[in-house]
Formats: sequence, C-alpha cells, structure tokens
Amino acid sequence: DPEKPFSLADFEIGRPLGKGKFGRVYLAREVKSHFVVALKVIFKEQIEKYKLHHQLRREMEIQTSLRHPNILHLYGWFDDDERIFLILEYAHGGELYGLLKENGHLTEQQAATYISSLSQALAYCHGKCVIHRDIKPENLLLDHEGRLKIADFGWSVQSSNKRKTMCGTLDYLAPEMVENKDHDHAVDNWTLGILCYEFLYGNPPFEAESQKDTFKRIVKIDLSFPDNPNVSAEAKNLISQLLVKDPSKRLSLTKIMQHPWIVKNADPKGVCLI
Ligand SMILES: Cc1cc(Nc2nc(/C=C/c3ccccc3)nc3cc(N4CCN(C)CC4)ccc23)n[nH]1
Repeated sequence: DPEKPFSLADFEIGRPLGKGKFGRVYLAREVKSHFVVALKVIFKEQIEKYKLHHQLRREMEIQTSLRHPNILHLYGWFDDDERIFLILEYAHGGELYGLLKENGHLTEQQAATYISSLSQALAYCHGKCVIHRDIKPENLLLDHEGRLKIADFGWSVQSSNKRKTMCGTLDYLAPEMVENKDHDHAVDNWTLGILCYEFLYGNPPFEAESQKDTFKRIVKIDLSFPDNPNVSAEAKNLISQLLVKDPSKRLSLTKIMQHPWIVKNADPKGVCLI
C-alpha cells in the first residue's frame, strides 16, 4: 500500500556505511521486496539543538524532487520518537574519494567522465533553480557500474577519518564564497575546476598547511600545474577556464560538456568500468 508510511519494522538493518554529524548511514533491506537501500538516521535532539528543521525539510524536499541518473535519490522518509530516517538510494561502488585515494589519481577518461556527469547533474539542478550542491569528493558515490552519484549528504557529514580537515576545509570554496560575497550557481562551476584538478593530480590545487594559507591561495588564484605526463594540455586548459576569479567569466556547464578534453575522454554513457 503506497500510502502507508514506512517504519523501522519494514527494514532489516545491515552494516553501518558511515558516520554523519547527525547520525549514521546503514545498509538496509526492505523486508517484503528485498529492495536494498541506504538508511540515514538523524537524531531529532541534534536537529533541535542546532535548529536545523527548515534546512532538513528543504534538503529533503529538494532531494525527493530531483530525479537524475547522477543524483542519489531520496525515496522517502519516516520517523519515530527520537529519530528521522531517510530512505536513500544505495550506491554499491562506495565513495569516489576512496577510488581517488586508492589509485592516487584518476585516469583522464575517468576524470572527464565524472566531470561530464557532474556537469549534467548540475545543469539539471540549475534548471530547477537548485544551486550549490556542495559537491566535494566526500559527497560523491559510485554505483555498481561506476556511474557517479552526487550524494550530497547535506549535513557536512564528518565522513570517515580519511580527511579530518574535510568538514572545515576551504579547498572547494570559490573566492566569492570565502570572501563572503553573495554567490550564484557559478560557484558550482568553480568547484568542478577544483575537482577536475584533484581527480588528475590527487590533491586540490590550493591545498596549504593552514586554512589561512588556503584562503590566500584561493583569492589569489595561485594555480600551478606540476609537471605530469598523464595530464594533457586540454585538461589544464579546461581547469584554467574554470578557476577564474570573476564568476561570470567561468566556463558555463554547456561549454564544459562541449570542451575538447571532455568530448575526447568522457564515456558518453557516464559509466567508468574501473
Ligand atoms: C547514502 C548511500 C551510501 C551508499 N553506499 C556506500 N556508502 C559508503 C559511505 C557512506 C557514508 C555515509 C555517511 C558518512 C560517511 C560515509 N560507503 C560505501 C562503501 C562500499 N564499499 C563496497 C565497495 N568497496 C570498493 C568499498 C566499500 C559500498 C557502498 C558504500 N549508498 N547510498
């Protein structure tokens, strides 16, 4: 009966997948259908404590309304006295960040495919007036075919111990954000440049010892490309057209998808059999 809301009794809970700031994410299976999902548990007292009702409500309304192959779907939610449960699509491949750290960097084919998938997902979001999907490697998952899924846990998930600085990192923020100016969807284009650099070199371009130094490098666009035979001139060209201070001068999502490096290297089906 589609209208009867789910409850915890409808699910068999599996292993914890990760620990968020407001609770954990578990592998789970719907008892009747054996349909596998990821169940995100958020503790109500945490939401009350940080006064995050509206943000959570907005996050859930947005995520339920988005339907795109590169955006992790939120099927629905239910709650009990002390917890809210989000029923999320399960991505079998795990965190893209894991793949990046395992291999040190991605191939140009993988990187171009993921940048193309992200551009398509962001173009879809911008088309629905949804911006700043907080895209950073921690929020990117892979499905069983290696297709990228923006998980956008939204709750600046502490994620695992892989990168403690993650939650506080400025690495992915555009100049207008770190300078606290008002920002529009062009911040996402900036972040694509950061991600493309990190996919190919293994670390973000403005990484520094302290947040202060990262801040200075971002606002100065202190960008340099280490000598690396695996990174083509076209890739550097795309990155240089995204990491531009003036938001209006950054390559648009459409232009990104038409860029020679993307056209030449991205897998049109968006899957990267690793
Ligand atoms: C919402 C969701 C998660 C998800 N799938 C997975 N999430 C997380 C880690 C999740 C997480 C959650 C909160 C905070 C930090 C991490 N780790 C995963 C690890 C996975 N494996 C199986 C594949 N192996 C290569 C790596 C370990 C598979 C799916 C994973 N699908 N949908």
